[in-house]
Amino acid sequence: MIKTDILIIGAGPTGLFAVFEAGLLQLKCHLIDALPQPGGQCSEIYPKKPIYDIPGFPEVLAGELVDNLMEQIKPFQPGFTLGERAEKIEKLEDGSFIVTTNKGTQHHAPIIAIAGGLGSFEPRKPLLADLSKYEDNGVAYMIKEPEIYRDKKVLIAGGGDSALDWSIFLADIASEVTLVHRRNEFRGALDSVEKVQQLKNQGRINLITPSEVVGLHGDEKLEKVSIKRTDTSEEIDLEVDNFIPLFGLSPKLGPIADWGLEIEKNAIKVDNTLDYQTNIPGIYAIGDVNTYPGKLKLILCGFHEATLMCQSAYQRIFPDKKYVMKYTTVGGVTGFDGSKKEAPKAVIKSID
Ligand SMILES: Cc1cc2nc3c(=O)[nH]c(=O)nc-3n(C[C@H](O)[C@H](O)[C@H](O)COP(=O)(O)OP(=O)(O)OC[C@H]3O[C@@H](n4cnc5c(N)ncnc54)[C@H](O)[C@@H]3O)c2cc1C
Repeated sequence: MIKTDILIIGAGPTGLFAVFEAGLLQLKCHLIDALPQPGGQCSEIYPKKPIYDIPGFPEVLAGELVDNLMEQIKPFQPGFTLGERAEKIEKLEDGSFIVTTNKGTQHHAPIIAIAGGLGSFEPRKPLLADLSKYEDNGVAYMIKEPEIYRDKKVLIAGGGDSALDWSIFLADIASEVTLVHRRNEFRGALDSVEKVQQLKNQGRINLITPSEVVGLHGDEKLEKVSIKRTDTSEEIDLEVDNFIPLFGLSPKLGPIADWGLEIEKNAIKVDNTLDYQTNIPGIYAIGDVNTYPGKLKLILCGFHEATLMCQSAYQRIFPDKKYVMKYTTVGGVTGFDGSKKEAPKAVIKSID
């Protein structure tokens, strides 16, 4: 069981910045994210797009902003459960919560901060009979640990950046990489399309277009796929160890929608006059996932909400301590492992 002060569901920019604000108050955080990497929409949808409305940054690439946030929170040593979706919540008698992921990892905390953005990104799956039989037995929808494909025969399907970039990457470690796309044209960056073409010419990527995977075969695990040309309907079988359809991810509020929270237009209603708490005391919702009158879905607004949420969480955890936060400075903090770190901290004027 992972124990923490604030359990943050969603490691997008809002969830990451909440770690910083909580750290200033010496509260420990652990983040859960369904995606294999932190950064939410910034990492998953538009890492190379410049952002112009982050105070103090005339221009910053979304991916760089995430890198900077990760650097900023490093001294506070947050824990991460990545590639797992927060699925169930249970409220204990003392008012604390246990959150269990789809992989069964349990987390215990007095405060839950839902920073789930547009929701957990669910992979778009191909419509193939027996697909679920091979999930985790050769079929995967995202690449979490590329090393497991070393010396394997890998088939990637898709026409976007993920399919192109992973084909290029795996060409270096897999024994065979096949890229199948239903059209001859790709939607990804020109640079990546050209690189795939080069690797095809060198015999390092087997490019099959316009085609799609129409059948999966194998007793216990995936052994072979059937591929059909979309123009001539001609079919071939190909021996593979792994099939990775990369057809994009669609966001869904998902299991959080069943946690008894007040939902309005696919977002969680919060009290913005106070602290972004939901209708369940101890559960906050911050960033794109929440709604209140005048809500704006911007990174800047998520940062503000995270800040006020942490102040309120501190009061819930330490109801007898009264304080006024003044500004940040640099000082030593004790890491979760007990080590002393140089880190920013809040100058707090205690009034108790
Ligand atoms: C193309 C594009 C351009 C944009 N440009 C700008 C811009 O220039 N400036 C700006 O301010 N904003 C911009 N935005 C909006 C900005 O990206 C969002 O406001 C911001 O990402 C919200 O951050 P967040 O952390 O609240 O949510 P997200 O970034 O959506 O992150 C939420 C995370 O929660 C995870 N999650 C959700 N549910 C679960 C669950 N049950 N279990 C585990 N994990 C879960 C998701 O996997 C995700 O990683 C843009 C958005 C897009 C799509």
